[in-house]
Amino acid sequence: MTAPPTETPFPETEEPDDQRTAIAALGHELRTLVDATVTTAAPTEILHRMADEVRGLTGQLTGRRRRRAEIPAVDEFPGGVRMYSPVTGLGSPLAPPLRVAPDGDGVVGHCTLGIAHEGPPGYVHGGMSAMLLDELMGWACYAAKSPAMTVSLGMRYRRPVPVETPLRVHARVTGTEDRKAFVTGSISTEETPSVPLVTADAVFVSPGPGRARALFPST
Ligand SMILES: CCCCCCCC(=O)SCCNC(=O)CCNC(=O)[C@H](O)C(C)(C)COP(=O)(O)OP(=O)(O)OC[C@H]1O[C@@H](n2cnc3c(N)ncnc32)[C@H](O)[C@@H]1OP(=O)(O)O
Repeated sequence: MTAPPTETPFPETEEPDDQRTAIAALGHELRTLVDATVTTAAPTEILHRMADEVRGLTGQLTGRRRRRAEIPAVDEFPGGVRMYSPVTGLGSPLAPPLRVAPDGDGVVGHCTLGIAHEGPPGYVHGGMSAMLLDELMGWACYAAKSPAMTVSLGMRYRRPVPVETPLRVHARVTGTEDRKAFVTGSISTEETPSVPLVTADAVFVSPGPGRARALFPST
């Protein structure tokens, strides 16, 4: 008989830092697997065998967070580590992951996108660029002490963003008005940071206390 799934992914006795290290190691291997999957020229027989083996591995990941909007024990929300963020999360197979740091009056992010994030051949999908900028503009709001959510995001795609090329993403808050923050952002290559390939303008709104409690009951 199969044992019932455990309710939490990690026993509570495990140290968060040890959990984060393990989560990041698995995330790294999964990202490598995703990259190999979308670039492979392996024969169908190997692909079928891999699908069986991956199904077996997935079955070992028992347990599931209990409810929607539950914040994982390894995370610090708001404004801290998000292990499974699709943009910055070291544990996410979807994340580049973007590494974020303060930069003058804003924030800077560094990452390299792979073939899994391709739109036009050789170039990044426009939705990925929007996701990088949206996330980093959120970090800029947090850094400016106005944690907030995107209510509008305008993108301008000036030049295609190359895949497999180190990128630099920048964002900063340009102004605030009550609960609103006005934010700009850009993506360039690390090699030519002065040439923006994509720029964005966004409005972020900080939810009022009642709305915040309703949206994020775990905080
Ligand atoms: C640290 C890393 C974080 C990464 C986060 C990445 C960013 C994200 O992806 S966030 C996810 C995407 N965004 C969302 O899901 C937000 C959905 N929107 C909402 O839930 C709500 O609009 C919410 C909670 C933000 C604000 O609701 P609420 O508190 O009721 O505010 P509300 O009264 O409607 O609006 C406040 C002000 O903003 C203004 N506003 C609302 N929408 C817009 C808009 N699209 N453009 C301009 N202004 C707007 C309103 O006019 C109002 O202004 P004023 O007070 O002058 O009339």
